[in-house]
Amino acid sequence: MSRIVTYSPSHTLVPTYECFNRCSYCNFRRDLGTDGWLSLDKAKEILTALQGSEITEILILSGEVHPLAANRELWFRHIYNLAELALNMGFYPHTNAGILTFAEMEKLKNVNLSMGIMLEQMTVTLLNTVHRHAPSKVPSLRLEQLQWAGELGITFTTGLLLGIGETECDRLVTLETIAALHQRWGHIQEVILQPYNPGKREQWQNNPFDLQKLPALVRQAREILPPDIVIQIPPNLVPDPLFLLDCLAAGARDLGGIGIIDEVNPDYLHLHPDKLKEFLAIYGWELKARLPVYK
Ligand SMILES: O=c1nc2n(C[C@H](O)[C@H](O)[C@H](O)CO)c3cc(O)ccc3cc-2c(=O)[nH]1
Ligand SMILES: C[C@H]1O[C@@H](n2cnc3c(N)ncnc32)[C@H](O)[C@@H]1O
Ligand code: MET
Ligand code: SF4
Repeated sequence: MSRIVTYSPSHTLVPTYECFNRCSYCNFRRDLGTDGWLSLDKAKEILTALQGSEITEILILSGEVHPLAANRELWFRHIYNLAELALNMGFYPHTNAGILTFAEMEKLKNVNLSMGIMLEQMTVTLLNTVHRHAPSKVPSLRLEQLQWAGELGITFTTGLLLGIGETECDRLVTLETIAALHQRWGHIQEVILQPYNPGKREQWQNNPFDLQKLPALVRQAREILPPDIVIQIPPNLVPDPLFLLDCLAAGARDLGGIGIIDEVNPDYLHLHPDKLKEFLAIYGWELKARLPVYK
């Protein structure tokens, strides 16, 4: 019998690429005032074209507006409206819009199946390097988001960004932090182990995370995280399929949202799920579609 690995057939809507943070590894962000917002009409057009396709999840992934900026409320309302539109058109929205207030999170919960934010890494040392100009990446703030999601009972995705200047020990601390949160609230459904990959637009232009290290990290994560948390690996960021197989052997069981374009890493294309399915089947893995919540 073959073992099962899942993915979510998804399409990403980007409310805005404009972001007040400047994470130096980011290929997604645009400067404030240079890009504008996705209109509801345009979103409706995109979603209409997706109706009847295999896509079930709409990932709403956004650049961020400063919490005290005059247009913060408009920005939030726009994200809410996009999620509500997707839901009303028969899709399952999953929003990751960075740091939200408790009240914003509580509202968004009504129009999302699940939500998420990457913890990235818990170490504060990154505030002097890649996160120097990214107030949203203060570890205690992100931790608080995960705590609020727990209090609100929101099914949640989080994860580690790997290879941004953290040590091996930092990675374990971040995993232990997630494990502790889940022990308290039981709301973390998946943890993404996301290898940093350089792209064309970013400032940083560093070396990619050493993929040789990924299977061992998956194994450590499997030991640290409670058994009901699924480990997710984005297959387009693991270009050598043999490493992907090693990650599955080490305990990863999900390949995340797969769509036409990975908005975060547009330079790294996804294989078509059918192709991925064929490849994995050769090695005894059955690739199965899932929804943004597993159950
Ligand atoms: O295609 C992507 N999906 C990303 N997803 C979506 C993920 O792959 C799954 O589709 C959802 O978590 C639903 O299970 C994220 C979700 C989060 O909550 C937080 C971060 C990410 C990051 C990515 C990403 O970089 N690319
Ligand atoms: C949405 C998530 O995408 C991740 N992210 C941002 N930039 C990159 C990159 N160059 N490579 C891989 N992941 C990245 C961060 O972890 C963010 O939280
Ligand atoms: N800005 C959000 C974050 O970093 C989500 C999109 S990142 C490309 O958490
Ligand atoms: S990673 Fe997210 S928070 Fe950082 S600059 Fe990019 S869009 Fe903004």
